[in-house]
Amino acid sequence: MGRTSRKRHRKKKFHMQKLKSEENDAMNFLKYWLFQNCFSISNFIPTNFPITGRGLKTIRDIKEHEILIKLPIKMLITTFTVSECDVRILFLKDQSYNAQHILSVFLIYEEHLGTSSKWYPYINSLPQYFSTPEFCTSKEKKLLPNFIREHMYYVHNIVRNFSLLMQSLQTLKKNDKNYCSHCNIPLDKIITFKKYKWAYYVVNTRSVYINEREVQDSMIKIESPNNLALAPFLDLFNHDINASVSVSLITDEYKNKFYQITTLKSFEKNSQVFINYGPHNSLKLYIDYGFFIPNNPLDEVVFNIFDIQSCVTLSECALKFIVSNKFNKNMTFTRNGLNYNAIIALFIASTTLEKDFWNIKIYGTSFSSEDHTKIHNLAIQILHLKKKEYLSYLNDMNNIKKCSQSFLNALSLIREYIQILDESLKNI
Ligand SMILES: C[S@@+](CC[C@H](N)C(=O)[O-])C[C@H]1O[C@@H](n2cnc3c(N)ncnc32)[C@H](O)[C@@H]1O
Repeated sequence: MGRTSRKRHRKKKFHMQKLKSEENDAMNFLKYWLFQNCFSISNFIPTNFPITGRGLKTIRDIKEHEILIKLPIKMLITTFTVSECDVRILFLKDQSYNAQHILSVFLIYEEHLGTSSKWYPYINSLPQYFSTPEFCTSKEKKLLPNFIREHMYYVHNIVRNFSLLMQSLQTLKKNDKNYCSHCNIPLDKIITFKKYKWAYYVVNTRSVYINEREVQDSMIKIESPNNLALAPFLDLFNHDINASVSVSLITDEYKNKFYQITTLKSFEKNSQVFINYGPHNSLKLYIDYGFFIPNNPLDEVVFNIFDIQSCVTLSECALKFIVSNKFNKNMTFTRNGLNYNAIIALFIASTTLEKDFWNIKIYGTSFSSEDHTKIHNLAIQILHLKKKEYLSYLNDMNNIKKCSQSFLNALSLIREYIQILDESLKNI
């Protein structure tokens, strides 16, 4: 190993940090509890890594196609687990619920049981804070660009889900059944919006996909797909776009079932082991998991028909052609320039050719250098417009002095989009 490489190695090691003692105790307790339940983790040490935060370090080389983890299925928390607990009274018989909601309510209830909960070692190991946009302060949320806010409310309607829960509580109250059988505290004191938000994002950021067939029937009416499960310890793996894994449910010779993850890539001793949460772009990663990875090849800056119309007057015929052929759906700037829909829409928007020639140009002969120049010029105008828009988001957002980690991530995401626009400009 050369001097520079040794230095780099030392630096890397220096940045990797042991967990704080409280967190470490929680992890040891979790490992001990899993061991008692027939699951031993000997290869991994939960560690604080720079950038990714807590993750799993391997204490030995891992070869490609090796099994990373084989968790007994009885250790997964599914809707069936919930239906067997006291908390099932919170689900009304004539109402159906989604799996994420059911698991969230379960977590709140079990968390309030403290050490009396069978799942305490797991719940005690969970993070208390998430950096998804929902965890921005209300002042910060108002400054988030619309494309983040709309996406966030569209995908995660936690206010609606929480109101369902309040309906159940009202019904229980009417029947004088709204007291916890464990501590006699009214359930509406235990289940607050703050707790619900925490539990919802535990499920959102940590649950694994499980085939619906594997979840046994329960007394609760559950909306399909019922395919979420919480997986203690296994949920400590962080995501990397270059990681590649295969997931399977296997049965051993004694008919015990396991949730197994196999890595298709190798890992060096003492490095962080990653899995892959799926082909997600940065916006999805930020909204669902509260982080993103720079230089994600799946990232693009979207523009719409109004952006085109801000730069050029579209004839009614051109507008109709673009919209009816759905070229306006998903027009983007990528790091390499324009995507296919964008090229076609900008061709239609900028050409002086008669309509009869459009299809021949698009599907037949290639564009002439004059066509390219027109597409290019219009693209640059739209790109500058988008850059101005993103810079103005940054400008407004920079007014917040002391901000949450979640808001800081939103700021970095916008900077990332500006970088994509700059790279795109070089390649259009
Ligand atoms: C399934 S958990 C992984 C374990 C988690 N880091 C912990 O401390 O418990 C998913 C969460 O880990 C974090 N995470 C995962 N991969 C990451 C990455 N590559 N960079 C930054 N944070 C990451 C995000 O907060 C995400 O919501």
